[in-house]
Amino acid sequence: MSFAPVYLDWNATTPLAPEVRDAMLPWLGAAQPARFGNASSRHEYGRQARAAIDEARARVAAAVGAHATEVVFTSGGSEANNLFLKGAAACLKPGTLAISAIEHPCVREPARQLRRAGWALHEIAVDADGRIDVADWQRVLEARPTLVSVMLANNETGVLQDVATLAREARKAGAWLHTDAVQALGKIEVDFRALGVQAMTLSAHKLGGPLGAGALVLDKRVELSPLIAGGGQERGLRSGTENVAAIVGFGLACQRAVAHRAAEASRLSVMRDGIEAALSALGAVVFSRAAIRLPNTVFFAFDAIDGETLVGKLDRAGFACASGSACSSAQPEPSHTLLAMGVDPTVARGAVRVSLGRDTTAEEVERFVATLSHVVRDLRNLASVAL
Ligand SMILES: Cc1ncc(COP(=O)(O)O)c(C=O)c1O
Repeated sequence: MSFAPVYLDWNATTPLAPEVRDAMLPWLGAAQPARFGNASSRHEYGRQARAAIDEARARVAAAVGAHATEVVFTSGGSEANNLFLKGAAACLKPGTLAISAIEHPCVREPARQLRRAGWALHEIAVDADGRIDVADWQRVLEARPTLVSVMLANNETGVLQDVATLAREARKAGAWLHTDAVQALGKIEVDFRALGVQAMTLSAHKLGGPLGAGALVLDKRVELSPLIAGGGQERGLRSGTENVAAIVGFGLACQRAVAHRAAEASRLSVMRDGIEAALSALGAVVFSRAAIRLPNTVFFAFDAIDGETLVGKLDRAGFACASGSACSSAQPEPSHTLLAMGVDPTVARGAVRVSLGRDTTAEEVERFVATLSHVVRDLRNLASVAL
């Protein structure tokens, strides 16, 4: 029998929830009655596909307190972020775009592309705990931005931003505010209306849904130019024959995640606090500890222990965690989120992220903490022998 490591990387992706998989199977032809159809076809097959998409759209909308007509299905969070930024910019004269300094690369990179196309780009500073810096935010508002994008929850630190206040102030200054809520949905309450944002990004695979499905929730007053033009699906904002199986899975995943959210949040935060207490006892620094954060995320570093090395050792000991480095280059770069928080690059190179989820048990967390203390002790011993 093969040995399955303990999965502690739920912010990277989540396993497909069994009910979600079951709902998708007929649309993959893998369960009876098998279903298929192009939702644009006018016959019964098409109508069934359309009805399945409509139901999923209503579920996604209900999960975030939006209207079904405000949900635009995409291939995931990256596409939704690109669609908002580039799509809105294409309908406006180049002006000022402000994004927080800790956004996911799928916000930062399109923002940089827009800068090359003539937009002024302001990266809003964060404080030492990873919260938007109030003074820099005021400076941004004075620069009269047209577009602002600030994530609701950070994927590395788990820090939550007060997006409702930012959206209100941005609106008064004449800007549209978009929020990337990919890491927030299913972990904290997410309400499109209460947040008062004009656009919000969601992704299915972070909440027990399939990879390759997501949505941009969009206020109808915001004009966007599509990234993909063609048959005019999704209100003309995202052409292409809909991926019915993935959309069905996404809809159900949203419904489930919201139904279990409150209970899961208290269960996970108890385990998270236990890990943090153990980390402190071992002398680790826990990033953003003073900020309001997601209940499932711990981001930490040990002095003089490289994050990649620690993650490698934990992997061999049967625990799957993430290092805080961007591995897109041969030489891993320290996390831009930590650097924006003013963390010393040598400390940032030690960063490791543990993120918990639906299947995480207290027993796994206990074993993790015990293994971590052994691994850290061994690495410290090795370092002292080398001196
Ligand atoms: C905050 C955040 N935004 C966007 C994305 C991208 O979503 P997707 O993987 O669906 O493209 C991720 C995924 O890592 C994320 O953590």
